[in-house]
Amino acid sequence: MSSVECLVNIAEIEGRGRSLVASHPLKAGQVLLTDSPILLYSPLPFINPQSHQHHLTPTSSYCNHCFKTLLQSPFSPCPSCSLLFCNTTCLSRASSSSHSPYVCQALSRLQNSSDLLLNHPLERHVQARFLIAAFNLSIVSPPHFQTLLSLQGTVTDNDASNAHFLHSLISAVCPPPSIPSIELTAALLAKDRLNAFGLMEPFNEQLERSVRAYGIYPKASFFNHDCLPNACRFDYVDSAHHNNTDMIVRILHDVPQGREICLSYFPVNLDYSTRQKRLLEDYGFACDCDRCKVEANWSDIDNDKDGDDNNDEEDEVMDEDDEEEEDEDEQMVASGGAENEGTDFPHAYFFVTYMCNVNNCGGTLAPLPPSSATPSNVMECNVCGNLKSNDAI
Ligand SMILES: C[S@@+](CC[C@H](N)C(=O)[O-])C[C@H]1O[C@@H](n2cnc3c(N)ncnc32)[C@H](O)[C@@H]1O
Repeated sequence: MSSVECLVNIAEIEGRGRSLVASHPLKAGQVLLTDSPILLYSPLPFINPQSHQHHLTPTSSYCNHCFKTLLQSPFSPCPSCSLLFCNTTCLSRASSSSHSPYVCQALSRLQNSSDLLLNHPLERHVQARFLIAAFNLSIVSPPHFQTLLSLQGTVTDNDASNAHFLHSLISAVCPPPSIPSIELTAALLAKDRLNAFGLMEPFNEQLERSVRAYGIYPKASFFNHDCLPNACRFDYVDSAHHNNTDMIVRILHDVPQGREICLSYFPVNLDYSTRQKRLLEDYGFACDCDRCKVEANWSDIDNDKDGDDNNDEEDEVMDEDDEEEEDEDEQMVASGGAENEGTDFPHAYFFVTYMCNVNNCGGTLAPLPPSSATPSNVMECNVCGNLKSNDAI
């Protein structure tokens, strides 16, 4: 068992692979870990500005290095490709990392050859961006590239066929200095599929929430999934802080030492069959968490009672939002969940306590960090950012 951060250890759990387990008793709201991405990439398609109306060409309104919204002009364009960066500091950092001469040339060439991707789904464009970022990582930071390779990822037939196409595209249009094999390309796609997190656009009640950037977070990649998790992640991509792309994981309620800490890989309000389908298709396992065991016996109508479900908008990896917890019914009862006794929905307390009730939000509420061992009674939503007093719940 090795340690990722002093509050959790990595443990091998049969049937679940590497898992994060509490190395101490943890308190509600406590920050479990803060993780920085080893690579970030944009979710935008490649569109050749020469062959399309300018107004149809998607342009980013955020910095191409730190992904903060570009607010104050003048920004700093890359002198070679004109992609925008917040300022000269971001541009200079990017030039030796995320926007190296290889990336600059590769993105420009793919943009100009985007007709080769014309009949391919958006997912293929995004995978091409991921591969450019990953090949670049092998040049600018070999240790981080080794970390990427150490993440979980079993190649499926789909990964193999996507790798076949993307390998020939990249080899022809923008080969990296040392051309990787098709097998390595497929392995990288599998790592991306299982481990990438979406950094989300700010919540807007009227709009479907979209991904601003995808990132690989090496420590957070060890979190397994639970449909009623005991931790959730926060990101603050537009914060003024220079570590604005860091992910922060907080505990939802007290957790004893030795307990596995899990995130939900998608909003917790999805119904049973949607969750099972997504976990099987995207992550290759059938979930048998306590919630699934209960809901497996429900009829389809019953399955609608766990929320708005069917937010199929984000099929990407550890999608956007994430969520809440459960897993220790004792904990729930101790904190007021006794009203659920005798029902077939023992986790109702979880929804009442940890699910944000703002319209169209679907986020998870986690207590603010405790101050000097006193628990906070203010809950923060990891999607809309609303703060709410625990007393009001
Ligand atoms: C992001 S990784 C999590 C860490 C991974 N267990 C490892 O060994 O590196 C996602 C993969 O972990 C496994 N996994 C996650 N949650 C699981 C669960 N509840 N039951 C079984 N396997 C799970 C699946 O193989 C999934 O594709």
